[in-house]
Amino acid sequence: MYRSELQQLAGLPFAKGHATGNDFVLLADPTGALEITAAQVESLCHRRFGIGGDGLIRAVPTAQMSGYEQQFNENPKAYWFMDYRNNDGSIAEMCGNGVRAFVHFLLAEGLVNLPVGQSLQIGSRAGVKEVTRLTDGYAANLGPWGLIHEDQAASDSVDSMVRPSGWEQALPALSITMGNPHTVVALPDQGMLDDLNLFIAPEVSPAPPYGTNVEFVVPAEPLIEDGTARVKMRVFERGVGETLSCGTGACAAAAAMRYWARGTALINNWSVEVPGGTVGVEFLANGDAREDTVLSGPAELVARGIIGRD
Ligand SMILES: N[C@H](CCC[C@H](N)C(=O)O)C(=O)O
Repeated sequence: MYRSELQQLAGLPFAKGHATGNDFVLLADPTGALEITAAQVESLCHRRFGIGGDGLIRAVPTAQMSGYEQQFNENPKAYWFMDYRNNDGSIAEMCGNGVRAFVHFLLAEGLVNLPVGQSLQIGSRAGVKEVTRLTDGYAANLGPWGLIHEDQAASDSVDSMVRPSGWEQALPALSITMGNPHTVVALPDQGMLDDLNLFIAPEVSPAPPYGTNVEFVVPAEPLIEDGTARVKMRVFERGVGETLSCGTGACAAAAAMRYWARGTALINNWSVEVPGGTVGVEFLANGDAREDTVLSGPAELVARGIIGRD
């Protein structure tokens, strides 16, 4: 494995980029001709035998994205589609860091023109997202967060238990959707967060039918600064393992902390510190109960190359 998959893609240009250390192999597919298999993704993203990445992102016209053409018919501004894959080759509905790196890639490739302060729409498996170019990064409106088990809305707002590797005790968690599934555990202090062994997947019960990304979050000191709530997070990503950052995970962690504190004055601006940097999460009250969630932070390309040069 690996070598033959890479040879199948020989000659294909790629870029390598990241957003707060969540890194991706990025491919432009302007005619929608590329059929990237799970094995090819795994080979490209392999940290030793391939280029390396937490995931692979293919830029393809939404009109050519099989099964999602309707998204373009309904939103003709969403010309480009972010085809996101985890590094094990599995598909994820959304990638918050990825969509920011994706727009940066489209700009760098000259595939879009996006002056600072302007926004563009991107097709994705979780629907059309709007990304705004900032002076120092991008803000992606990922749409509304939601409780995966709506029946938990009124009760103790715990719907699963998470047992980190090496722990006897399981911890209460809340399942949040950002288009992709997340399970959030609040820990009391930084020491417990630092000591977590995330080389091995935490056990989640009941086992989520489509897997889940597990976030562990603690309040920063002080929790509130200039009207912004500050938390620190580590994540074990579905289909990847521990990553340095997870954008949808940061949104889910902030949403869970905000939900647990729902009896007090709701904070709309959050800062989430992850091992790879810090991202902003803002909740936009859009009139109904499910506020949109805007993820902001840097994104950059670090290299370009050609696959499979023997
Ligand atoms: N790193 C991504 C999330 C990928 C989620 C993926 N691991 C899944 O299976 O949902 C982010 O920045 O949102």
